[in-house]
Amino acid sequence: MSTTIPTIDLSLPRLTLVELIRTVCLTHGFFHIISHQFPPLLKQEAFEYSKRLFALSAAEKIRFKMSENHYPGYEAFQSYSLDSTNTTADLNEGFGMTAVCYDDETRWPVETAENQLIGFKVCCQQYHAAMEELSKTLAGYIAEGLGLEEGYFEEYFVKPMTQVRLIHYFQGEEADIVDDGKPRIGAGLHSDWGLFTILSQDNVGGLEVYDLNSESLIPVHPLPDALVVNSGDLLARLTNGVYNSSQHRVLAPPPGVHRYSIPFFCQGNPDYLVNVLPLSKDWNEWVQGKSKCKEAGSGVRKWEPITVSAYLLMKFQRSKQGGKKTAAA
Ligand SMILES: O=C(O)CCC(=O)C(=O)O
Ligand SMILES: [Fe+2]
Repeated sequence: MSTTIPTIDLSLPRLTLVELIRTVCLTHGFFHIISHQFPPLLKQEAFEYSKRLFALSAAEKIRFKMSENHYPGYEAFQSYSLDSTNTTADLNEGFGMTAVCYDDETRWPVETAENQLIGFKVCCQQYHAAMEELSKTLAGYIAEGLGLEEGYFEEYFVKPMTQVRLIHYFQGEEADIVDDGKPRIGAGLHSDWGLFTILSQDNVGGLEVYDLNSESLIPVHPLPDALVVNSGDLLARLTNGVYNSSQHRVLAPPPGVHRYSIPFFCQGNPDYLVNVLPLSKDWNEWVQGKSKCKEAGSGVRKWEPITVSAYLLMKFQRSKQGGKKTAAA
């Protein structure tokens, strides 16, 4: 039984990588990647800006609060719960942005020497662009693992709706912390909506993923220089549920400790039709007996085709009904 997620070295031979990635997609779809192309200094810089951004006073942060649930903008502490069954809101605050929001002058913090945010927006834009490049590389491995051409997802990446979110987890003001013996939740149990997510996390820990083999939550221990990748709902839909859309959550750090993370959500072209892929006979044979999904190879369709934008809108509306207000997961 695995006690944590696998680490996949992207410098391994391509065929090995493709095989490793597709195998992990059948169980929980979570893996670390190392030897990736993402610049380490850019990651470090983004975390430094994120700390300075969240260190601003509440009154300053509210000035660039997101409007009408549209990124870019600040999402206040405890403004939603990713698990609609939770009675308390998630213990985090965030700042979200989409691939198309950099021309928008509003809802970005004013960058001054005093708040040490000069260069913040440029850093976010570079981070976003570098993640988008990496996500195309990963999509190529995933496509090949499905028996398709490396460039199969090219259309998905035309004007994609990718998102980056800076997140700051903490328990809140000391006076507000109640110890009822229950785990404090930084982000409630959920799956992400896109093809997959690429996450940078600091060294605090708290991320957990539901593993289908052991039927339990397993920790995603921080690994320096690694990025965490997890499969999302659209990948599950494209494979008729054979690839798992990972359920995961974040435990809040202990009182007085602060955790920072930066997920990149690989949400594609709004008009891209999400339908069961033309999967080869070889692939269908390969999954037989390996997948936990009863529809695997049976030809029984689990979901009707839907465009990326319609799917995201549906999830967003449902999440609002359930009390979850973010477009992120
Ligand atoms: O912060 C993390 O480690 C994960 C965040 C997450 O799952 C999300 O925002 O969808
Ligand atoms: Fe998530």
